[in-house]
Amino acid sequence: MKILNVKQIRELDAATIQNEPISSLNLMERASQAFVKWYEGRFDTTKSISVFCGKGNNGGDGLAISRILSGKGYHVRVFVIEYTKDASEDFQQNLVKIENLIQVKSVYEINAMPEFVDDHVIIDALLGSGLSRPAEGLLAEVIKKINDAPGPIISVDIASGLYVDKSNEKADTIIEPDHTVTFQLPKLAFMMPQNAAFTGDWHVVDIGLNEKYIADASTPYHFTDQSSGEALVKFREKFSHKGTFGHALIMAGSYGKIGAAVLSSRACAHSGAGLLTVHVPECGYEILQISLPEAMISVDQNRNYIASVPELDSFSAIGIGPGIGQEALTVRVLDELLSKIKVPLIIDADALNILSKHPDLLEKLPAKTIVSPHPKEFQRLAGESANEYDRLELARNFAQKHNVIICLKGAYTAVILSDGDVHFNSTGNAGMATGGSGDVLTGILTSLLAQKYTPENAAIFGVFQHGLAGDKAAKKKTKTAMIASDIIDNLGW
Ligand SMILES: NC(=O)C1=CN([C@@H]2O[C@H](COP(=O)(O)OP(=O)(O)OC[C@H]3O[C@@H](n4cnc5c(N)ncnc54)[C@H](O)[C@@H]3O)[C@@H](O)[C@H]2O)[C@@H](O)CC1
Ligand SMILES: Nc1ncnc2c1ncn2[C@@H]1O[C@H](COP(=O)(O)OP(=O)(O)O)[C@@H](O)[C@H]1O
Ligand SMILES: [K+]
Repeated sequence: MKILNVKQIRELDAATIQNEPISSLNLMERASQAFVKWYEGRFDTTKSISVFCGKGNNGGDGLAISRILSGKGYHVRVFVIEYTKDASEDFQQNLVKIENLIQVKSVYEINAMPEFVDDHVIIDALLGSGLSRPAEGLLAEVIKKINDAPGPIISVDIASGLYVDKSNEKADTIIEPDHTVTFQLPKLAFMMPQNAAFTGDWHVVDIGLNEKYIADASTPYHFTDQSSGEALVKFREKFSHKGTFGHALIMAGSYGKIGAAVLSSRACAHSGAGLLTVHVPECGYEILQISLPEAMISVDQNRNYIASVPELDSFSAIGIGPGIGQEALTVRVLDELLSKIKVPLIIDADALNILSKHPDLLEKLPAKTIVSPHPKEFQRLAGESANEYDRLELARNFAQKHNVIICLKGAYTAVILSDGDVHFNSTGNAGMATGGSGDVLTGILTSLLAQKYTPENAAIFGVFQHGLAGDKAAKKKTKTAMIASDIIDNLGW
């Protein structure tokens, strides 16, 4: 699924109006119907509704939604916030359509706002994708008042005051909805942790916008939803054998952190690799052998941390990093590995921290190496950013400059390809914010690389499956009780 910028969204609306063809008023009606269909599935007519409308097309949606909901037996109060004399054409037409049906109250100053005594539902249709500057004056006062109300808030298309595709300032006044019901495509703003309070749970409703325009639109931003994630799976052929699925090598663990080696290795084995060898310091030998009899163990000559690179000839992909520490000899191992490696590579955790401290090693990264930092590791690697939009730009530049693939982990993990394209992941949950979840991802990615998934597909699909397994784990155990091993136990496709 593509994520488009504001200019493209406007062009998409225009392309739909021109090519279908459909009048913009009827398109607004269709969008409002789609909103109402979503609404009916959530709230019955026992809850009263207050709809707050601006005077652009988002406000026009608000008026049409009010009319349709009222026709379906909901008790609806409608308020138009008079922050300007100008109103869009479709807003004016919808005002005419509603006037004989429901009383519309004009709000010229904040004292004319209703008191919210009970927890009825608030629909926010003040400003949509047309936001061109921060909300101020009466609009800002109204937004603050709505945010203080007890009932649930549902934003039409996007929370009023939130930019679709660029960062707001911290001081901006923005609606804090419980739900956002957005039209046709997810918005870049929804992917940013800094906007968590301004999106709530968001839902995309289909309003039949022009498919050709979407297919042709050029954008670096994509969203890996269920169908685009599942489309990447490589099915196992009937006559395949373990040689078909590659031989993965995982280099992980140090004294006290052998668990990281166990988790990444188990995840690798459970993600389809034909064969798996785990290279661990001597102290990890028995632990690994017992916890994962399916793996072969390559034992380092050093007792407590990895100090040598094993013979690499037989491996089809390598993952390094979980729990390896940053001893001087381990730094040398990473250096030597980067010089010798001829197969796809994934670098995580301590191996990333080593890269941060030895930036000269960055120059040695083979093309299309996958790196999987969490935000802190990325900051160590690439430096600070003023906000998350800048961080994403920094990551896109970093991926292009070093010709690597970055999995920038977190909610909506951003998989950034070496051409700068970004694929936000749809799966996963806050239950995965628990020690070892990242090690599990390293194992999955190593496994997929060994099975000859392209590095791009390995990263997008691996992150998707990791989150999906996390979602299944959370369902069975709850987000609180689940641990990283539960993610492994729910792998499988
Ligand atoms: N045919 C279409 O174009 C469709 C548009 N739709 C709705 O239209 C919305 C976009 O509508 P508009 O482009 O009219 O824009 P908005 O309704 O978001 O904004 C209205 C106007 O307010 C002005 N404005 C921007 N920021 C302001 C601020 N901080 N204070 C005061 N005024 C401000 C702008 O000049 C803009 O024209 C979408 O979010 C969606 O809800 C939907 O009805 C689907 C179809
Ligand atoms: N709130 C969240 N929503 C979705 N996924 C999350 C969330 N928090 C963490 N995760 C996922 O869990 C993993 C945590 O990785 P990482 O921070 O490296 O943990 P660790 O170092 O403990 O293994 C990442 O894949 C990340 O995307
Ligand atoms: K809105």
